[in-house]
Amino acid sequence: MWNLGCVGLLLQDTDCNVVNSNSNRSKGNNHSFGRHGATTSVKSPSGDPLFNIAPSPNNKMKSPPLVSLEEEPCQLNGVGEDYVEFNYTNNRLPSSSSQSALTIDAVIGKKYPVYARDISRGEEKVKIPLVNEFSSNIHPLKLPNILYISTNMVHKDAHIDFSLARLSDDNCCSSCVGDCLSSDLPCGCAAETGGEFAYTPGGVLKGEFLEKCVMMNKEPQRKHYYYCEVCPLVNDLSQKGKKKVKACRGHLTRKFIKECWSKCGCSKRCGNRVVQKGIQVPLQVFATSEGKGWGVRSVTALKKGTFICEYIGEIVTNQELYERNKERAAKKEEHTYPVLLDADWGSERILKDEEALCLDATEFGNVGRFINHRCGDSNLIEIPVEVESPDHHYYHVAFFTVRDVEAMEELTWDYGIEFDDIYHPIKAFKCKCGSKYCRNKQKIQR
Ligand SMILES: C[S@@+](CC[C@H](N)C(=O)[O-])C[C@H]1O[C@@H](n2cnc3c(N)ncnc32)[C@H](O)[C@@H]1O
Repeated sequence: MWNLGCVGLLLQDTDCNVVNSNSNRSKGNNHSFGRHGATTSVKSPSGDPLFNIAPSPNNKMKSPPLVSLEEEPCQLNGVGEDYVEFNYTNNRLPSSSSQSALTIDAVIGKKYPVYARDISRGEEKVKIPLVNEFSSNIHPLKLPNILYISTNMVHKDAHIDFSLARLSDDNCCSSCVGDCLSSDLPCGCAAETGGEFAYTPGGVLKGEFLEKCVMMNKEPQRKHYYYCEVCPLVNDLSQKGKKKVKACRGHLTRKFIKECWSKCGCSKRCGNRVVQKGIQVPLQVFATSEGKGWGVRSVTALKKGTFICEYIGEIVTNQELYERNKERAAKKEEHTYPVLLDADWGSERILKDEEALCLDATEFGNVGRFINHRCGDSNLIEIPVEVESPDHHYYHVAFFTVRDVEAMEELTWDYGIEFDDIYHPIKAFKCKCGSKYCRNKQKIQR
């Protein structure tokens, strides 16, 4: 798998092999994008997982329909043009075989095909439409078949050691009141970001903090890497004991944001709570014109440092992901959606390889799973955010803009893939990012 940075997004490829970019844990047959991510299993004080996805008897989960006919028609915020809605049959999105009916050719003028009014089914505060401006003959696209979730959910075997009791006074600001950002001295929650809050009162990331995060991604120094003894990203763990152990190539340790939370005394409206408030910008999932599949854009212009969304998925163990990948490889699935949650690195304790966690958004996920890759100059960065847990075993993978973004511009992040990495057991996808920094330039045949 390719590992996406400190907060990792793992996308499996069709061969189901693990591709390690510049840092990561991977197992056998996964593809992960990005550098590193961390996941936690969220547990109630009794120790039971708070969010648990019960597997069906054959351990495979069925995805319910994306849209419900009871919903009000959604507005395409800000587009201001006519649009066409298509009839759904049996309360489901039309299958890809009937997709030919859903083409821009079928409508007159500037009408706008809307495949789904709100793919989040009301899970998000904003509606997220799914649109396709292109003829399906030119850009045939399978309709996504996922259950939209807005919170990470724990698969049965994933263990997240998370409880209120683990939050000591040092890990929250119980004596604060109101808005921590307006107090004279930053509270303890700012310690993670060097004693200064990461956010401005306007709710965006401070420029200096953002620049540091970008620089760490672009030009990581040696001191930013952690090297593990038996690296699951370069070793097939199922072969442990049988094969020679390959050396870890290093895992990028990242800057974290620590947000105030329920055990803090401040208000729910405190300015140090941004990611936990959820998506605020009017996002659309749209058909890309370059053949990258679906992508994500905002209908309005965005300021630098704006929170976009989290990468949400099922929290699964590395072992579970390995098993799933084997099945997906057999089915030759085109796009895959796992992100490595690098629970190990920088954590309080050393985890067993089997306990390492990933976010798999293949069947359960949010809009973050539709964000495409761009080499070098993407307009988003993924930053790990601590909310409920004091260690870095579990954290949220949050996307922020690294510059001002125009309305309807595609939102992208750099998965951290090294396309020419001959040591990777799998071939990555052919990159169509169009960036002048594209690391896959030589290999593209358009
Ligand atoms: C996390 S998904 C992104 C959403 C995906 N486009 C879809 O339609 O669901 C990652 C997959 O999107 C495609 N993709 C993402 N970025 C790409 C790029 N720059 N060039 C070509 N394909 C890309 C690849 O198939 C990759 O496996």
